[in-house]
Amino acid sequence: MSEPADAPAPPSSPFADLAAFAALPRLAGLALSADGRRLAVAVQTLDAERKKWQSALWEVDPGGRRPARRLTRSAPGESTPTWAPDGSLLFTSARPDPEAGSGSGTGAGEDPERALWSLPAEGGEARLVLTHPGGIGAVGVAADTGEVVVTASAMPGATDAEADAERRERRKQAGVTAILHEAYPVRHWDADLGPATPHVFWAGALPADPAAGVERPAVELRDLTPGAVPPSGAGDDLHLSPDGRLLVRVETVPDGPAGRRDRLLLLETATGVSRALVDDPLADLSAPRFSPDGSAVVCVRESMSTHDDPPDYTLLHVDVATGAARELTPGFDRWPSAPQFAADGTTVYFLADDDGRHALFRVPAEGGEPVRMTTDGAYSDLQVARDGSALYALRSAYDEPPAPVRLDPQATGQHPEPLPNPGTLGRLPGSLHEVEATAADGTPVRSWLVLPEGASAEDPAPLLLWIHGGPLMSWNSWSWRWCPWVMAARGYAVLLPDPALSQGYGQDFVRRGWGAWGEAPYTDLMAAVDAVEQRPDVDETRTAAMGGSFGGYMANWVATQTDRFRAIVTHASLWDVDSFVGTTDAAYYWEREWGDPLREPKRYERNSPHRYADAIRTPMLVIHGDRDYRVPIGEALRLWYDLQKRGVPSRFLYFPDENHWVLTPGNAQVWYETVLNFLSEHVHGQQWQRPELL
Ligand SMILES: CC(=O)N[C@@H](C)C(=O)N[C@@H](C)C(=O)O
Repeated sequence: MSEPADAPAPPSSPFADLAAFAALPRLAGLALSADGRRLAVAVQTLDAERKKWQSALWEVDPGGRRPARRLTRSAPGESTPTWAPDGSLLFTSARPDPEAGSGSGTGAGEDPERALWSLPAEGGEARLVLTHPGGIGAVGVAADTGEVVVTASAMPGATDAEADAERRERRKQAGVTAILHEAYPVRHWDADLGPATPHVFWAGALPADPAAGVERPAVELRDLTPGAVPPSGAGDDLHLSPDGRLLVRVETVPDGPAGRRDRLLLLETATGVSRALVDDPLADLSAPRFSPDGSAVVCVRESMSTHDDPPDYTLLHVDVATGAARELTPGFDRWPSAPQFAADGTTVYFLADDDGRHALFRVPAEGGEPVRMTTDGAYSDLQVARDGSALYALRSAYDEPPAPVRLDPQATGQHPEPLPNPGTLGRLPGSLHEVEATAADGTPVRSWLVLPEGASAEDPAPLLLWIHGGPLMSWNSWSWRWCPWVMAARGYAVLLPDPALSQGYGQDFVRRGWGAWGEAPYTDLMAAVDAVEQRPDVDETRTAAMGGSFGGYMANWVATQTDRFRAIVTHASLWDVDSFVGTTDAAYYWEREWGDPLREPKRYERNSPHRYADAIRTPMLVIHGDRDYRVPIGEALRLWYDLQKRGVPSRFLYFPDENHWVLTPGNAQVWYETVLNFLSEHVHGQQWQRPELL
């Protein structure tokens, strides 16, 4: 937690200047080399034109001594760092191939597709390793042999890259972009499913660099999933056994007429023969990882939710030879994710939301009581040193963006030392506090509270309630998209509560809000607001509420239930739950909870904000991206019409080419600018200022 600041934010604070905020480096994707001596991390910064975020790979010294140094540089950027056992660093990039004189993708004069590149262990120039007309997606490397498997999208019926490129070209020449679907679903997040489908390709051992003047041997890709058809293509959740003989991956299979579920498939890489490893009609399986000796797989089992019950998560230990699975974390009242074996295979590490943190845990591979290893913060990208000497991860918190850290593989109560970080941040314009309220039924509701510098009884800060999405999530890690420090730099206190349905407080806490979004989740939020409004450093007369996705649903619901806020910002929000469920990219996921609207309309009738539109008095800012397939644009269009029709003071910030998020620096800045101007107008009573570029 940051110390309360004693001086106002310096004018140079990047949180007070949206252009400077957009320029702060953002870390993602950590990878440890096989010998444990090198760490690579992807760092996003603005490109030269400041029009997009560009990812480059940096090296971080696991010993913490040498400063971080940049490894790659190109306009299209580099990501997905993966070390091969020989110390070379594999990555994907859509950079042009300097040796070919044209793009590394589909043909001369076209933008290259994302290809696989390799940076030699001793440094020097990266070389292009392999391409596919559909671009390279995920990359897996066998820890002992260095053999490589990749995913790439292939056109139906194309048996090789040449045929694939030809099919793409024919559509292009004919001006055809249409997709004919024969099964549900048809979209995912912001992507159309089909006509190309992700396949898994075996690349095997990569050839060494040829001698000068000798032509580089081409890498032959062998399709391990020739039958893949939309929408059940190969996902990116794939992992090779250390000897490269087996691949474990997630396969999406039909579940009822328009449903899908995920199972685990084991595939022999030499023959392409596959068998189901875990196929559970009552659960989705994900995140498979082999044990160091390849004899077992650990994975996450998510039980399928029903009308009465939310999902529950546990870890499975699966014997590769027999497929026998046993629960590793029975009775553990948290949702484990991202499991990995320790170097000696006797322990499994995993991550889980816990009480406003995303903590690191360990459990014996034999099963037993999980032990929490970290105190504060949210961890991701866990890397296990193969000699068992250390763990590495990216760690963030609400007051610290992701940064690389080293952890002790055994210790509990850890506050890991940060490693040299290419993205160090200056001082924050305020302080972070943890607060607790009590709901009407006596349940504790905890929140993070960001206070701006100078907030005091003499000068209390206006309050902004931020509601998280999901809804099965928790406010526990740094967010560039929902950064409370941008608001704090303008003097707002920001309340980030975890109401009913949030993660990290046990199954009963989720159950309290299941199928009743307008009840406990709403009243918990109001209890959290009531409690902080008692504070002398918070001004209870100047408040606003906002949220995105489920948080947008709740912002809309709040608008229909109370006039206590001066303004409401609703981003990518659900307005008519019935129409949302039918048009989102995975209707079956939501129907498990909400039911078929024709047969079971009650939950929709009770909880859908649009039914209470007449009650809205609060000015609203509606924000939505047209490429949002998770919460389709129809929700915002109807909300906007309903507000306008009723004369509710409102504005609509529409992004024709953004998706569920806001991914370009320019749009992200006008997002913050519009929200801040809207808040200034209604919370502070200032004259509305239309952002200059809008
Ligand atoms: C499949 C699915 O919808 N998953 C949820 C995590 C999700 O995306 N929820 C949206 C609506 C949100 O972020 O709130």
